[in-house]
Amino acid sequence: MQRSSNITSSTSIESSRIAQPIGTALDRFIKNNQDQFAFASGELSQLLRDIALASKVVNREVNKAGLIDIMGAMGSQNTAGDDQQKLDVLANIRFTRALAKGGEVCALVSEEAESFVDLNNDGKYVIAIDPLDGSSNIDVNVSIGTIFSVYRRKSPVQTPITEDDILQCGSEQVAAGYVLYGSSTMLVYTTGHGVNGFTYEPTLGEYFLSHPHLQMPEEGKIYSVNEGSANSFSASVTNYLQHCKDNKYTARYIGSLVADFHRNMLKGGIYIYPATAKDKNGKLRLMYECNALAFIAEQAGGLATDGFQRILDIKPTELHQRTPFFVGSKKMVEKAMSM
Ligand SMILES: O=P(O)(O)OC[C@H]1O[C@](O)(COP(=O)(O)O)[C@@H](O)[C@@H]1O
Ligand SMILES: [Mg+2]
Ligand SMILES: [Mg+2]
Repeated sequence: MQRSSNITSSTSIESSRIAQPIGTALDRFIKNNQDQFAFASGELSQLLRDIALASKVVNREVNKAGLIDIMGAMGSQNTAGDDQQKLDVLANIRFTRALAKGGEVCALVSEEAESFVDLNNDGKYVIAIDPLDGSSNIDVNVSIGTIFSVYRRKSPVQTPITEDDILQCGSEQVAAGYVLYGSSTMLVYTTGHGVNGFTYEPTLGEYFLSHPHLQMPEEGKIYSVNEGSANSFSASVTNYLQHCKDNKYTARYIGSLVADFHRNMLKGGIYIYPATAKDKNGKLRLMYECNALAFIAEQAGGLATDGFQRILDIKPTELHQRTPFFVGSKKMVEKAMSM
């Protein structure tokens, strides 16, 4: 990585116009901040509510995964060649159904579907989603998640979906977020006006504001990388990891991208999934894993690159394309870039 770290986050962070007290219900928060949406006609608000609703159903399944027959593999593979877990498929059905019923989404790009799915022809939004992130951790009761990106369609409603509607740069996201099914369940999202986190209260069946205006510490001491493939890391990634060890940073790797990202956002840290001999472009998918987390990272004061350029500037050419991913605290990503 010869290029110096001249990557900056170009978004001016304008936090939610109306400061909302901790404990504000998600519905009220969305309503009170609706005017910050570019097209404040309630559709994006409804879409966010539809995602929240589907996540509550998935959360219920996740919480009792050991008791009901949703553990284990489905016996099928997704486009990436990964063995689909039953919960991957179930989560995909739940989100697809909720977004189809909601009526706001015209097309859905999902990790679990080879091509995009047409939903509502008069929908104005396109969604890219990783319905269940961290599949290898489902059966071992470790935190898993859901990741989503929201784009505005380019073609007029009631006309066929075009490639331009689907293959949009991450910088064109109008909203992005993730759900973390962990010791508690959280929904974290941005609409370009800062990042807010909501914790799910299962007895009331509602999300409440628990982490307003999330800011990622500029510097941290945690690095997250699967060193199992370290033999095929580039010299610069290897040098950066040595820098982390020389400085006695803490290695933390859950193996669920959402969970590793969330921890690093709260505590300060860097997550790296570089190119390896096995995965020349890394493992993670640009459209439904990296773009959403890159938007959130930048909105929280962090950075996200592929080692050379800002993730949000990458123009996708394929639905399931992969990219190396360096995301986290600003100074740590800059350091990794400068190696
Ligand atoms: O096992 P590896 O190679 O470290 O990969 C772990 C990474 O793969 C993922 O599980 C990929 O996501 P999916 O589970 O949605 O396919 C990430 O959550 C995680 O960070
Ligand atoms: Mg994933
Ligand atoms: Mg997944």
